[in-house]
Amino acid sequence: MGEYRRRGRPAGRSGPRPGSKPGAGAPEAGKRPGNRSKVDPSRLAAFDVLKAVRVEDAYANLVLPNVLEKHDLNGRDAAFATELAAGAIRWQGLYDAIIDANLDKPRLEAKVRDVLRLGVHQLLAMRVPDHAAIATSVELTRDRVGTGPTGLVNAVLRKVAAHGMGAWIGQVAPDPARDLTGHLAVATSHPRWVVQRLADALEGHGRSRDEVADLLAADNVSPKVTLVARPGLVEVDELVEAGAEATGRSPYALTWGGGDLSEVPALVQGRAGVQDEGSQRVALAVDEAVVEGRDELWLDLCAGPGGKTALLASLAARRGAKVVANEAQHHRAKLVARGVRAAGAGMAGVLTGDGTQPAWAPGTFDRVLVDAPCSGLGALRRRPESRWRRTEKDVLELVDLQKALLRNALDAVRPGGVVVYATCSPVLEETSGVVEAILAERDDVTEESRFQLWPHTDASDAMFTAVLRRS
Ligand SMILES: C[S@@+](CC[C@H](N)C(=O)[O-])C[C@H]1O[C@@H](n2cnc3c(N)ncnc32)[C@H](O)[C@@H]1O
Repeated sequence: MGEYRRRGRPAGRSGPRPGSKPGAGAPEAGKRPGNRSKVDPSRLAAFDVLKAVRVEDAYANLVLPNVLEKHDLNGRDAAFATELAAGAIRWQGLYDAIIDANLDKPRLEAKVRDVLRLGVHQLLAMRVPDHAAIATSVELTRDRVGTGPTGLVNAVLRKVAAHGMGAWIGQVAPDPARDLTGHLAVATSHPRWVVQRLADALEGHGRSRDEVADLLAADNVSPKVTLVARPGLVEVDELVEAGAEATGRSPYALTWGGGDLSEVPALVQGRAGVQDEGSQRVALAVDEAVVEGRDELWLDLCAGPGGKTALLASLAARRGAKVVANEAQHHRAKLVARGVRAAGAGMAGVLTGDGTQPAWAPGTFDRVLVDAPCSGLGALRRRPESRWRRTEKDVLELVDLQKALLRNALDAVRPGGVVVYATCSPVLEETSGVVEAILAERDDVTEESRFQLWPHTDASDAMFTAVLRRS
């Protein structure tokens, strides 16, 4: 996602922000000569992303590159469209409450709501002058919906522009003294059940529930791009010379401040990759576990799209071991095969298969990673739409699959070998709940360590990791 900076506005202010020029940071309507639409391409692109997410269940960060290309956007315009789309999707819970508070009738056509969400984001969270945000939203309505709702869009956005974000939160969110969860849900734009589950997770993993406000705030900030220097394939210094900065927390992690990654040879060649630092820590936990005796064959049970497999393969190669990558979905298995091309020395092969129906004999592997399919509630900052897609029921339905995969991983490892169970979710049922259920049903497994990372304190996704040993 773009690094376009979001700015809150003081409560009760309206009109252009101090120091902002009319249209600063914001493409003006009708900017491009020859463009038949009077709406600038950045706003059309953002609208197209919201539509794809709503109608096709698309992932915003996957459709964005194609949409930006279709509208011929790059540089500042692409950053504007990216922030506009991601912000409007991420903040839709709060924005819908504000929009609804300004409607005479509660029903609104979905396309009109999309235009309004984009307009509200420009008014309350981007440096777009009110007149530009409102006029371009009216034009966008005319272009993408028709003339009918232009008056409504104009009227709603004028009312929204009369106050800043803080004042609107004060008006539409429940009183925190009476309903703190409800207040945080609206004020930070998360479903109420997610706020509850994340607070429970903080407490269950030994933190304070009070940290949940910081955690929710961290979910609303697009993370910096993090790179991994795959050991044995590239030196960290080569990436530093290309403009990256070592994080200092993990030996292979660097942040990327901007610039075209496709011009960094190590990335193009797969010697380095884009990977959250928490994901790197999971792969390192597999490598760092002490294994006595044979250490030749590792299994990555749920490998697609393959970020951890590539790091595991480069780590395994240094020990003279090889990794088998398994993935249930064929198209994701193909992504794994493509992603590990530079780390071939550490790869034994890529399989497409259900990890609960193993294609290998028991005790085949020395180390196994189960990076289980999960709710992804630890990676909300990366996927603006995912908080609105998941339901509490989906989360609980995954738990049976997670347990089945962990059981099979424990059967696949030899006695004395290790299994690392990981999720990009801190939700208790998916993390400690799964591990403790399996420990309770087997007497041949001991837990050696576990850690839970958090976006607000570790600058990583909320990855959970438990290291188990088969005795
Ligand atoms: C959290 S993702 C893994 C991410 C991956 N380790 C990486 O770092 O790129 C979980 C993966 O498990 C796969 N999966 C789901 N059910 C599975 C099953 N029964 N057996 C094997 N893989 C499964 C999903 O398709 C998904 O690709």
